Amino acid sequence: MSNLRRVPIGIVGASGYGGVQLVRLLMDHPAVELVYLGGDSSAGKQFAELYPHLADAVTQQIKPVDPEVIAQSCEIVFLSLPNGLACQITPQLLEKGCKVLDLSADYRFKDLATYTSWYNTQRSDQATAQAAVYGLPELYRDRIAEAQLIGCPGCYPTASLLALSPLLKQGLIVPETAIIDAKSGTSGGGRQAKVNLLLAEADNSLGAYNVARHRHTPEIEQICTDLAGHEITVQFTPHLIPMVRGILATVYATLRDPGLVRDDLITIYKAFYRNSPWVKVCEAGTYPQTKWACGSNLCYLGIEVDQRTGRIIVMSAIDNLIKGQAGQAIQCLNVMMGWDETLGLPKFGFYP
Ligand SMILES: NC(=O)C1=CN([C@@H]2O[C@H](COP(=O)(O)OP(=O)(O)OC[C@H]3O[C@@H](n4cnc5c(N)ncnc54)[C@H](OP(=O)(O)O)[C@@H]3O)[C@@H](O)[C@H]2O)C=CC1
Ligand SMILES: CC(=O)N[C@@H](CCC(=O)OP(=O)(O)O)C(=O)O
Repeated sequence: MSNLRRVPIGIVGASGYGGVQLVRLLMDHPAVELVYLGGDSSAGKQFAELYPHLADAVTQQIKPVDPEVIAQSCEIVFLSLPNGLACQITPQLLEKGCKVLDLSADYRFKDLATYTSWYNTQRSDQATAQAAVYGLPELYRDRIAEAQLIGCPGCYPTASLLALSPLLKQGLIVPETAIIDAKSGTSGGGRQAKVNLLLAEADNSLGAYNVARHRHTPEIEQICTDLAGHEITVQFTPHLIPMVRGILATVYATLRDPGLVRDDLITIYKAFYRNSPWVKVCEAGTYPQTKWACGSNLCYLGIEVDQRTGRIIVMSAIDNLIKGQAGQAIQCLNVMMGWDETLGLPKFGFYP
């Protein structure tokens, strides 16, 4: 690995939560070199002014965003920006020959009409959106390997889809019975100040939000539909939980075959993910906790069957900032470049 040429990469939105995770992980990645960090209100500041604990490793200044300048020095560009901004610079970056990995929702949807109705923005770059590949390597590894543009999944869709995929792909559930009950830590809302994410608001409290209208619903449905081969709708309810990092998605669905027991399903899940180093299927009776995943790129899946109701219950735990965001984007980079899928990514969580 030490003989690998270091590929020059840039991160736009380096000052945000996704950006700093990308910096932290990529500064130790053996095959890349960080050559450009970009931002908006932070432009002109030293990156280390914002994140002093990384000062020994990162000496760059954050620059204003200019696709011409970025393309002159970078072969790969990560975009970690609020929704609606990546689509303004991606076509230019692609034209200049860069590969682009977008962490926002801009390139997750094949059908721009779905994006514009859920994200309240007008766009006309349908051709670019069509060419993008959904960045969930466990499902689309081959397409990612060939892509120039990746639309990395949202954090809730990552946890939810990894739980649902084996069931939908193999027709094991009645699809319309699927219910996703998910909880996220506050870092899911990004670094910008928001009242509901203040400690005094979020602490000692647990509540649902955007019920029956969260924008991750159509994203989850798009991929479920692709897996099942026919239109799927799901019920998705997100909750904000008083912790900083992590998502636990608990998925319920009615099994088509009431004779299936927990051990059968664990065997099916293990076979489905046998070539996926970042998914860990728990042994019978073990249910995942977000603290296992925090700091790591792993998704832990726990599986149970309630013989009484005929439902499968799948619990999926990830770190929203790693497997749910920056780590997954790096996993996609590794696949795109033909590198080992685990390169530069953390295996173990940091708690306890
Ligand atoms: N947080 C999470 O768990 C997840 C987030 N995502 C998605 O990833 C993306 C980034 O999220 P996150 O890191 O949380 O967001 P943050 O709010 O933490 O960071 C946003 C970044 O975008 C930069 N930025 C904002 N406006 C502009 C602009 N006009 N031009 C250039 N840069 C700009 C900010 O720069 P500056 O500070 O200099 O103003 C900052 O670096 C979002 O689309 C989010 O939805 C995806 C999965 C999980
Ligand atoms: C706790 C919290 O606020 N979470 C965010 C999810 C962040 C994310 O992954 O969303 P996108 O990448 O699709 O923007 C939310 O519910 O909007």
